[in-house]
Amino acid sequence: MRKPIIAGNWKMHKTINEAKSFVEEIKGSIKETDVEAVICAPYTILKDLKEVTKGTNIKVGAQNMHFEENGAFTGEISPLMLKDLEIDYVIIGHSERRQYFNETDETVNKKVKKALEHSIIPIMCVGESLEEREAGDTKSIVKSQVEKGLEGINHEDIKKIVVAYEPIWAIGTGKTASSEDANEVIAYIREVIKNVSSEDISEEIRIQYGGSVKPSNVEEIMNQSDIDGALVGGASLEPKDFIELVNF
Ligand SMILES: O=C[C@H](O)COP(=O)(O)O
Repeated sequence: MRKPIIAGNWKMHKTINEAKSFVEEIKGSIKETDVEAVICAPYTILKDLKEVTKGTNIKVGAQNMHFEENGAFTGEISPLMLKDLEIDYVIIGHSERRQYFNETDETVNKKVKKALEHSIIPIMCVGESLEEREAGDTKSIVKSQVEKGLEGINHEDIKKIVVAYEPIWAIGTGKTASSEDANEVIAYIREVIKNVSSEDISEEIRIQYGGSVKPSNVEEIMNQSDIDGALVGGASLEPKDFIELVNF
């Protein structure tokens, strides 16, 4: 049985005080369920978020990290630094990082390996652009991203990873892939994972959908057979919405 995981990606939003009041507001309202709730926040907030979420079932994630442990990489944050703060998750290869910060499948692969080495769970993002979808290339794009992202990772480690399928055209646009469409691509991703590892691992690994998920559509999305969670941008910024998402 795969444990559902609802992760908020705050992107470049919120100050420390805003993050603290957010947690204050949601903490009593997250049901004690089997759903894992995660907030992926900017680096500057992580330490405080860890403190204010202590004793709750809310986990904390970063939105990126470098694949080296230290070195001359001005402006970067290493896995050791995230480990210092006992960060649970890290988003790797979000489409915004691929698009604006030259993230490639190769750097994604290095980062996923490094996160696993330091026991930080990577949320590895894949997904096609609108042009790629319209050209009928969705499956070949996600296949290649998944295969390259997982290259050289042993099977036992693969099952710890969370994969997030985020069609780029659905991010922040209000357009959601239909839940059936999203489920079909996610079932296909499971098939790709089976081919690079084993059937058991592909059944165990958790795969999220991301792209304009909100309280009004989360239940339908989560009811799909192969979708185990959601990676939520905009709607994760409002305490009321976040509570509804996690208590779907
Ligand atoms: O990481 C989250 C995704 O980019 C989705 O963002 P969104 O929910 O604002 O569409």
